[in-house]
Amino acid sequence: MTHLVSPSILSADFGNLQRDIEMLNASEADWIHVDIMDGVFVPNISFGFPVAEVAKKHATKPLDVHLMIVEPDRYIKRFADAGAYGLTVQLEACPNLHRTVQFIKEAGCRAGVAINPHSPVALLDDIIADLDLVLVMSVNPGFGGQHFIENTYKKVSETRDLVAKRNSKALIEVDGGVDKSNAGKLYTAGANVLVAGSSVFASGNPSAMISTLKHA
Ligand SMILES: O=C(CO)[C@H](O)[C@H](O)COP(=O)(O)O
Repeated sequence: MTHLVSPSILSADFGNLQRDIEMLNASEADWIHVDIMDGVFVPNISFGFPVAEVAKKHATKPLDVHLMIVEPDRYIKRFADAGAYGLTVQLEACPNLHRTVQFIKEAGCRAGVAINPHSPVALLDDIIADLDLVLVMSVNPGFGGQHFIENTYKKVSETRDLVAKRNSKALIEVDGGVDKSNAGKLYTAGANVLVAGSSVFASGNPSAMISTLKHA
């Protein structure tokens, strides 16, 4: 089973973003997670095209870009041009999700769909075969440093079952409050990719924490 770690630069030091990205380049991180928040879909604003472009300039790892925004179709091409490897949209923000997923693929990116803590996994039934990634949110999106929601384990194993049932190739990613206390259990439940911000950047030794999460 693939175990990937995608550290979230939401918790990086923006006075030293290049240094933090170079640390991630040298670490066992597989991807670099970039959170885009619009202040409408979520009650916070973060990053934009310039930050994605700076991240791309310095990163040697693929950029795993999560769009917590309304009307993502309007910006898919620009984030693809800014260097996104994967683009993940929120199911709750996409009334025409199938079309949005096709737009992401046409833009040359891997297509992901995120579901909020209240959204049932069953809503992915008719789209999961088209996806490269499902992101199970383990906090309500909008902020780093929140507490992990325990119901996530059940949702991850339901997603694993749905992936198998629909013969999907989608990876299962978890984001929010991920740390060394829940990483192993998440992998056991079926997660392949862990996103972690606070637990990595506040650990005192981010590189070692990335290894701990990867081998949990
Ligand atoms: O963006 C988030 C929520 O919207 C995430 O929680 C963030 O990517 C990771 O932060 P942390 O590990 O501190 O929960």
